Amino acid sequence: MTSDAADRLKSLLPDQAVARLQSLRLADGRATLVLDATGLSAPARDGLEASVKSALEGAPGVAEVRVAMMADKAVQKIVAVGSGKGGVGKSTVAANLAVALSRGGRKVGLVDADIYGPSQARLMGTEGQRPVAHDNRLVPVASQWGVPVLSMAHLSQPGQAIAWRGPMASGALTQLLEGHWDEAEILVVDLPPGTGDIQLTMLQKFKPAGAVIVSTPQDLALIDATRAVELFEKGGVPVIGVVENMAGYACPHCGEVSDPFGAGGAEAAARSMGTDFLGRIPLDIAIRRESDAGTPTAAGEGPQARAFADLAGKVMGWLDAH
Ligand SMILES: Nc1ncnc2c1ncn2[C@@H]1O[C@H](COP(=O)(O)OP(=O)(O)OP(=O)(O)O)[C@@H](O)[C@H]1O
Repeated sequence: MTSDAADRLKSLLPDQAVARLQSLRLADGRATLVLDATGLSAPARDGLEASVKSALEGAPGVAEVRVAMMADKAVQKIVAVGSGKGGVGKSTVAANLAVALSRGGRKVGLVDADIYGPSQARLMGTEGQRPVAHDNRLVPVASQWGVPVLSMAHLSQPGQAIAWRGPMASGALTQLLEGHWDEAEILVVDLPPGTGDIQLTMLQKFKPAGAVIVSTPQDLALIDATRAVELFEKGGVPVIGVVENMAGYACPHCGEVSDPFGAGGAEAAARSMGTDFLGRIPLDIAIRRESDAGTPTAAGEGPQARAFADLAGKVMGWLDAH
């Protein structure tokens, strides 16, 4: 196509289309336009397309008009899942949050940054699978639950202890986070417990959109959770809220939840820290059994799956608003 022909067609377009024009080709009577649709609602896109078609259809030399809208490239949001201390169920919550977000219609990836004690391969039922590298970047391992995952457990031999030193650990974290995650709108990152090197690398290098802090109801765990909240806030990462895990005991026979450690501690602690309370997940033997079997509770039905769905709903609401 001569530039004259292009200019002639361009001069027929409405201003709004010219402003968004990426390319315009005319070949064999077919005009093909690519437009940048960033920020447009679906009706606005339809309106733009219709205005381009009506402007060019019937123009000399044009038998057909094709309009392609460039998909908006969604900004990927990282949700870090942290805890002040180990063993509070942070990995369990991270896996189930990822699955519940995916059931909520989001494209989700899961990174196991707990490189000292990786457990996501087991939780997601992807043990024994090895990620391949493409262009020097790791390709996430697909799981049955619609959430691809990358964990150091996929790269090391089962049972092999990994004695990472600081810089190596940060390098490993970087490899996992710089995998092929282009498809994921939300990347859930399961951090190691506490406030060490990995957490700092995560804050400085990958800037999570927000953090979810997992705590058990006991006072000591809540004091540690307060430290985790402070770490994120000092690092400029907003805390989405606190999840209380192993909150009360769900009777395996009748499902009734009782509160051997009292109730409401985490909610009160979250309030005193000025953060939101995201809900309670009871101590339920089924959660433990399903986690060990690699079938996340959030992928099933029942009250605990609904508890994870509620958590995911709050996280989605927060992400959409921020
Ligand atoms: N709500 C729950 N009900 C029953 N068991 C649970 C619950 N949450 C976690 N668990 C179990 O508690 C154990 C510790 O959970 P998990 O590994 O998720 O904790 P963590 O905080 O990630 O620990 P770590 O510090 O080792 O990374 C696991 O055996 C898990 O199955």
